[in-house]
Amino acid sequence: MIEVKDLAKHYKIAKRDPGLRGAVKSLFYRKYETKEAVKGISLTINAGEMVGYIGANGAGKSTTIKMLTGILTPTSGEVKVNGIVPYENRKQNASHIGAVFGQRTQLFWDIPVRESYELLKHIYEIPQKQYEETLAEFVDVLHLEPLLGIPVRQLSLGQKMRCELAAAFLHRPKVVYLDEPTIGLDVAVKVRIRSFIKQMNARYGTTVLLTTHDMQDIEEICQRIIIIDDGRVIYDGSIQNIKSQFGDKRVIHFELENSDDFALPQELAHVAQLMPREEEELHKISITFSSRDISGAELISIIMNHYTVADLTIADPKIETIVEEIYGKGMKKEVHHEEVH
Ligand SMILES: Nc1ncnc2c1ncn2[C@@H]1O[C@H](COP(=O)(O)OP(=O)(O)OP(=O)(O)O)[C@@H](O)[C@H]1O
Repeated sequence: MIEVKDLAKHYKIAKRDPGLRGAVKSLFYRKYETKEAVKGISLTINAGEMVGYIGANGAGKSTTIKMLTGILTPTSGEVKVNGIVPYENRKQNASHIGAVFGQRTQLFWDIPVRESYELLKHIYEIPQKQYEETLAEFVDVLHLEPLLGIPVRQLSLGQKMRCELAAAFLHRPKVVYLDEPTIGLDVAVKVRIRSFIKQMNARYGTTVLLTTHDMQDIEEICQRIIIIDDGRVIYDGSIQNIKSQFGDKRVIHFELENSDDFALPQELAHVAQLMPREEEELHKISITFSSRDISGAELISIIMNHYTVADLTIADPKIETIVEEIYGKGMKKEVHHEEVH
């Protein structure tokens, strides 16, 4: 469905010397600098997959998505979406893709939402019956009824995003690109949006490429994630795999009885770390360790040999922690691939 090979995008940025002199100088001749935003990305996404495309700020996510949607022309490499080269056949490409770009709207600002949908119906030449059925379904799942008569500019962020999503899926596109669809929304709206996306995928087999900084979105929607860093793919595989590959960090929280002066026992000195404690709750301690170095059971037994433990909880590794670690660590130069098909 989506085939990308050695894709690169270099931006040419005009450079100017500082001050008035620089401004005047730049009128006569310009210096340019090249920013390599995407440095040779290859990936294949099959029909019906829901893939999380993640990376730190500035990693090159939006630039990739802009090339997939045909907004930007690559500097080099190949892109094919449903057999079409997006930037060469923008119109044809548009008929089978949908997109939501975080803060931007594709709805018409000053007219009621329902009329925006009517316009999209004409633009995409959606048959009347299909349009009515699809809209009725979306109104139901996304609770749009009270919003249909209101102009977009009067909607709250969450209301607007629900309307945006409906617009992106209205013509039953084969592929939908979602760039930060839940940014700034409250939990209830996030839940509704996630469930809508999953429903669309189950019902119409829509392929979804999702960019988000919200790892909960990823865990709930995607089976596969692609992590990019500095314009390159550094991981492509299942969430399960990343957890087992990198998620060996564990945390155990202990509540000690009558003990405010905890010190990490000697046996644990090289395999575990004590996390900073709250001044007023010194009896509550959290210890992090890697399951490669020591098992949770061993660690607990060592602590219990030295202290009286009133309570303990073992925390699961969170995908947030793992991904943060991957962004932050020197993993950047390594490529971790896993076969998922
Ligand atoms: N139009 C542009 N001209 C010049 N440089 C750009 C342009 N757009 C993006 N860049 C640069 O390219 C790099 C990648 O940007 P991009 O927007 O693709 O990142 P991103 O992964 O989507 O980040 P974020 O999570 O912040 O949205 C950044 O260093 C950015 O400053």
